[in-house]
Amino acid sequence: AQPAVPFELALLPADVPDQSYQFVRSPQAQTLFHAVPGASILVRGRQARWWRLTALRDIDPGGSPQLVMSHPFLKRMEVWRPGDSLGVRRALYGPDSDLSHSALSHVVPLPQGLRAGESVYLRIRSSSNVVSTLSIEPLAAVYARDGAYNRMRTFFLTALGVVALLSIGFSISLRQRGYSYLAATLLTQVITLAIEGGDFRANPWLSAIATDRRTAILLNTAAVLASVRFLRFFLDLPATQPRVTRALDACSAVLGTLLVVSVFHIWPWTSFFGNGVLLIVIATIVLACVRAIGERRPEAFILLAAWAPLMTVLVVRIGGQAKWWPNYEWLRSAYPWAVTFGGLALLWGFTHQHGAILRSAVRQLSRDRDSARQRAAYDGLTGVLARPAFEDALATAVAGAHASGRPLCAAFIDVDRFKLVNDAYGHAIGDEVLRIVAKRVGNRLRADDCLGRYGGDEMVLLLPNTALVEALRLADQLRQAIVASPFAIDGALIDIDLSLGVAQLRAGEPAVELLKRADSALYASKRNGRGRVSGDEEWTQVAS
Ligand SMILES: Nc1nc2c(ncn2[C@@H]2O[C@H](COP(=O)(O)OP(=O)(O)OP(=O)(O)O)[C@@H](O)[C@H]2O)c(=O)[nH]1
Repeated sequence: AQPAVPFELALLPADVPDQSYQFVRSPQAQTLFHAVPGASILVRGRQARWWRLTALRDIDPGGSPQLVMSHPFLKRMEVWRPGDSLGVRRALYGPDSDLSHSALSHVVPLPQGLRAGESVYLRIRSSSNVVSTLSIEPLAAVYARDGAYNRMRTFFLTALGVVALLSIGFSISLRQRGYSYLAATLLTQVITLAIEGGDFRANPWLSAIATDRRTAILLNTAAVLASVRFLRFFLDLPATQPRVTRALDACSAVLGTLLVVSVFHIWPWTSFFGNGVLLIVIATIVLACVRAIGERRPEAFILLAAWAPLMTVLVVRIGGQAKWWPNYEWLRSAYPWAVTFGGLALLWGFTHQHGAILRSAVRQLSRDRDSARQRAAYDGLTGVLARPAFEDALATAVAGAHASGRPLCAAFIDVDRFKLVNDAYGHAIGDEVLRIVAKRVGNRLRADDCLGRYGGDEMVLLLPNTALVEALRLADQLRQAIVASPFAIDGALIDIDLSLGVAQLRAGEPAVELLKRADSALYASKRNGRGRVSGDEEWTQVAS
């Protein structure tokens, strides 16, 4: 059976003084190389190291074999074949950058393939502690993987960009600055992913920024600071968990100082120290979320679920850097997944939460609107229809009567000499008189009749399906109900009488005309001595 990895790796110790091609190739150097199991490369320290790759079987030149090194960010690779005058150099950024492949790996062609036992030498320099894997693959396989990788990156960057833009939108439209911290968190991640994805390599100025150690520290620190600010806002921590807030604020102050200092100087312990603070921040965030979940706050659950994968990846990465466990290779691909998952989960959470808030606000609004309508429709003093609502009812009744040809009458009702009641007993008693008139009249109406207050002591009555003669009779009954017994209010007995004016709708007549004629009839009642009902024709007057 063929070995899974068709080559054997060996590493030359770092303290070999001579780094020339001639030396590494010499029999003396060959004895110094020590075998390394598997195909993984981890370069510790910042010096370049020579690796020897020896084919265990013939690697056929057909299919254009390529030597591939994964995770190329911050790693320079030179591949030298004995016999060549110069090695082939690869780096993600800078003059050795190879633009014919994605930033997924460094790729060097092996045009003649390799014969069993033949060696190539790799000089690798790295300022990253992420493990790389070596493989030899046909060119087509390299391109296929590049394509898949680019599609995935497009998904990550688009998703994060969209969530960041939506967060900015939330921040502006809801006037809640907290969401802009989330946008800042996601944008720093987008920039980090773009840098690691080699997106800035075509521009020398951006390349310089991308490969500067300070950039990574600044971006990572800014992301942590922004996400802490977001958490503080999203869980309303200052109000709900003041001690946790103080702890997070202290961590933020330390990280902020580190961020500013890093612009000028980076000590070897800078990232170690920063990672320590980050671990405290993560522990505090988990604590804050768990406590808030205990208080049945769904937003805390959303936040914890969204950030759990990212926090796990960060802890594993920090542990790897601190050598608590190996620097797992899956970390690099897990990171963009975790960030994107976090962004999308929070977006879903917001939509869910704002949807719930929006739905309850809409329900409240429609309740308010209904009760406002209710209040506006009825007169506050008498409880009968207020004038606008009465006019609506009148318009409907007039249209209905015109359409059906059924009779419709309107009657104006006015309390006689009401001013004297007010003057003699006071305004409050006057109010009570109006209430009693409305009540006594209202009690005698039929289901379809409709009573409204038109203003002052004047009310108006709609009598559908009623012809004038019948309406006059009804109006007189109403008047009789008022005059039958004096109003007993606060120990006083007050005699009240009404004047009424009735009119019947004529064919095609608009509502205003009907009211005008009913009003003239009322005026006739007043003119003829009050305490009576008049129709809008002379002959329809009903004397008291
Ligand atoms: N208590 C009370 N008085 C009101 C209210 N609205 C109007 N008024 C009074 O009602 C009186 C209306 O008087 P008018 O209808 O002009 O005259 P009147 O005294 O009723 O005499 P006639 O209508 O000619 O029989 C005025 O004195 C108003 O101040 C109210 O809501 N409450």
